[in-house]
Amino acid sequence: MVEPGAVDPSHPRVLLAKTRRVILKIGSKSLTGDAWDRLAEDVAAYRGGHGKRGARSVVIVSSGAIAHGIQKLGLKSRPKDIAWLQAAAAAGQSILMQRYEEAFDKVGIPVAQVLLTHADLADRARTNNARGALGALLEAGCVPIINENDAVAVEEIKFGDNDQLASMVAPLVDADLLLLLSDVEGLLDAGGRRVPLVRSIATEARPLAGGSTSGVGTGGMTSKVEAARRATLAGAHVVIAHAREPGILGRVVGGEDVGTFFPAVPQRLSARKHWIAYTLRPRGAILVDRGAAEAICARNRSILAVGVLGVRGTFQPGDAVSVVDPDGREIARGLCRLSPSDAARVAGQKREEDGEEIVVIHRDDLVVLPGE
Ligand SMILES: Nc1ncnc2c1ncn2[C@@H]1O[C@H](COP(=O)(O)OP(=O)(O)O)[C@@H](O)[C@H]1O
Ligand SMILES: N[C@@H](CCC(=O)OP(=O)(O)O)C(=O)O
Repeated sequence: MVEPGAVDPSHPRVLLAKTRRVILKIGSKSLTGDAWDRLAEDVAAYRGGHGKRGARSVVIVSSGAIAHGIQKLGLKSRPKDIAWLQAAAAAGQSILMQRYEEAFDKVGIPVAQVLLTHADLADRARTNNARGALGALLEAGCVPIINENDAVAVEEIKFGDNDQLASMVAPLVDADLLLLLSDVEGLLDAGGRRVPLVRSIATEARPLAGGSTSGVGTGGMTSKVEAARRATLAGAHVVIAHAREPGILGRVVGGEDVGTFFPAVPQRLSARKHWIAYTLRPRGAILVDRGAAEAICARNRSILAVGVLGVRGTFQPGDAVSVVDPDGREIARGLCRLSPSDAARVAGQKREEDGEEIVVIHRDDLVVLPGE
């Protein structure tokens, strides 16, 4: 029998005590009043004496630029026009940073602003630059404050929302915990009760999650659950919790039963494979026969032209594509070596004229998607 409020040593939440690198994502609706001070105190308590060159570090992914910009520019409601949304984001971002500067200054922790677009993370060289910069900031004892660079991001290069951005940053900084702070105490079931633990995202979380209702937040619970799926595959535990819970970070890593806990998968994807499957957007599709589908899923093989039935979309050699089985299910994603016309030309062909097998997607560039 475990005392109320005590940590059950057999519960998977004990895993959280080992976390060393945390991403704290905070939503627009929660960044009001003394939210910044409470975040700064939580981060300072978590890092303790371990901040500078130490064992524990924190990255913040912060929303709220547009909401603050709307107020600052005296707009009556959230603009529909993209240029006005960008203007609001630019005006609000500097307010956000001012609040972070003031709050973290009080606890003696330096902060640094990092603004990213999806196009930055879709390019391997730029991703590596971002990784280097974030690594240097953490080594210097800083807390990087990341937001989407909304002032230049148009629909095609948007992350979706900051829950997704946070899940793409997780493998970049090798985070072992993503804490999604919102205005709800976690994932709620149909009766409004908090779900404490999710082992299967497909069966236990997705059916419960809905969109955002307020007009201030962006993706709702659907987006947080999708972010949890991506981050857990990168080896990070995920907790969704209420931003107003006092001392939330310390309580989560202390194993307390707060929020909704999604344990990391035991076999994480490498950062590069995670990037191929969950940061890049598929530009087209390679349709494969049953033999090729089985070879990829069960035997970790490359996709050879002999198993290709057809090609869809317009893409360049090296772009990400979906791999689709004869039932129309997306079973994998990978980097296609050929252009669509070359892939279509060699489809079904056993070998090149010189006798070589024709690799369409090499297994090093191929990620089988979990069957959910
Ligand atoms: N099953 C659910 N459990 C909890 N919240 C849910 C659920 N389905 C939809 N939501 C909505 O998701 C919202 C949180 O997401 P969002 O509005 O995007 O917030 P944030 O700005 O914090 O990212 C909640 O306020 C709630 O209205
Ligand atoms: N980048 C936007 C936030 C986008 C977003 O995802 O918002 P939210 O759903 O409140 O986390 C901003 O700073 O206003």
